[in-house]
Order: sequence, then structure tokens, then C-alpha cells
Amino acid sequence: MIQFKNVNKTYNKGIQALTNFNLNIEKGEFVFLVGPSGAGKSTFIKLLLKEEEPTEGSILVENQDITKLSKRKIPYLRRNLSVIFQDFRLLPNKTVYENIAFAMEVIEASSKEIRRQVPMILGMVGLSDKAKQYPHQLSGGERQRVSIARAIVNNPSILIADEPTGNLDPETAWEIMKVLKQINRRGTTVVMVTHAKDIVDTMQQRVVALEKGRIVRDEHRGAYDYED
Ligand SMILES: Nc1ncnc2c1ncn2[C@@H]1O[C@H](COP(=O)(O)OP(=O)(O)OP(=O)(O)O)[C@@H](O)[C@H]1O
Repeated sequence: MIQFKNVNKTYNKGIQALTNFNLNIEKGEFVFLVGPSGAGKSTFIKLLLKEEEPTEGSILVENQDITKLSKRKIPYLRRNLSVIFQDFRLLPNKTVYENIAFAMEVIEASSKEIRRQVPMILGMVGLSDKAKQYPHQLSGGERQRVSIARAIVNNPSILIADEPTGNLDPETAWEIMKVLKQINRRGTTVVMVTHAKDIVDTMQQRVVALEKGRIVRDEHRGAYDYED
């Protein structure tokens, strides 16, 4: 599903962000990516999203080498590989419904499909009664659920979550984790970058730990094991 093969990433100033990086993530896995600040986690995500290119090596998403993908084809990659962020990134002038519908309009879904799919996804993330609200009228947890709904509305095979609970209190963070686990159970591969020790330790999923651009630990049912 996701394969990094001998990837090296050196930024302009000679900073080596990833070194001999090899990682395989199978379809349907739930993987935590952990490590101290500067370890290379964001670089990993940027390479996957093709926001950065590796200096060496290949990156396969569903058996396709994305380093060889032309700029024109990036929108197709993004359909398969969706991302949510710590700061939600919702469109402030659109309602909850419109924020999600917009993600479908971008890929030219029919209005019939949109009318069917958006309420279904809103139900799934528990926000059916908030469809007409604007982002500023929602709590942090609700905003993150909207961003999850938007990310999965086009049925991506992979969901990347970049510190999705970073702005949330512990209780709300757990609600978000339940939603992510539910999405994973439906077959979506989830890769989550996090500094949330409690969550990693409790969830008992695969943990890939990075330090200075290298994988130092890769455990099934792993723990966080860092003092932040
Ligand atoms: N655009 C860039 N230009 C130069 N160096 C960069 C750039 N982006 C990241 N780096 C460097 O690459 C290394 C890895 O950074 P990266 O952002 O991937 O770490 P991270 O694990 O995501 O950290 P954090 O947990 O703080 O987000 C760091 O030394 C960082 O300073």
C-alpha cells in the first residue's frame, strides 16, 4: 500500500531529514509515527503527498512510484490519499455541509452523489445535527470531525493524520481516535503522526519510531516510549 525504498531526503542546506529510509505499510493497517521534534515525521508526510521529492529512492503508493508521477496526476494521488491536520483547515465561509460537499465538487461528483454521500458521512462522524453550522460555531472536536468527514468523503484508501489531536483536550482527543479507528475498521489504512503518549500506549497499534531521520523502532502493538 505504502512503500518507502531506500529513501534519502536532503534539504537545500544539506540537512539530511531522512536517511536510508525503508518502510512498508500494508492495506488496512493503523500505524503511529512517533519521534522527537526534527526526527523527520513531517518530511515523511510531505514526501507521501508529493509536496517534496526524495533526493534518492522510490516511494510507492498502491504499487505506483509517485516520484515518477507528473504534476498533472497529483490530484489523482490525493483522491487515494487524504490528510487531516492539527489545525483542521476548514473553509470558514462554508457550512459544515458545504465544506464536505466542496471536496466532492472538486472531483466533479454529481449533485445526486453529493446529496447522498454528505449526509451519510455526517452521520458517520456524529454531526448530522450540525450540517448548517459554520466552523466558528463548532467546538474543536467537532471541527476535527468535519475535517475527517471531508477527508474520507471520496473514499480514499489511505488517511494521513498529522497530529490530529494536538489542539484537543484529552476527552475530545479520544472521541477523535474512536472515529479514526472506526474508519480504519472499514478498511482505510491510517497513518497518524503524534506526540500523544497516552493515545499510543492505549491503542496498542503498530508504532514506527523515528530519530534523526532513521527508523529506530518498528513494533506491532507498540508503545510511545519517549519522554517529551
Ligand atoms: N524545508 C526545509 N528546509 C530545510 N530543512 C528542513 C526543511 N523542512 C524540515 N527541515 C529539517 O529536516 C529535519 C526533519 O524535519 P521534520 O519537519 O521532518 O521533523 P518532524 O519530526 O516533523 O518534527 P516536529 O515533530 O517538530 O514536527 C529537521 O532537521 C528540520 O530542521
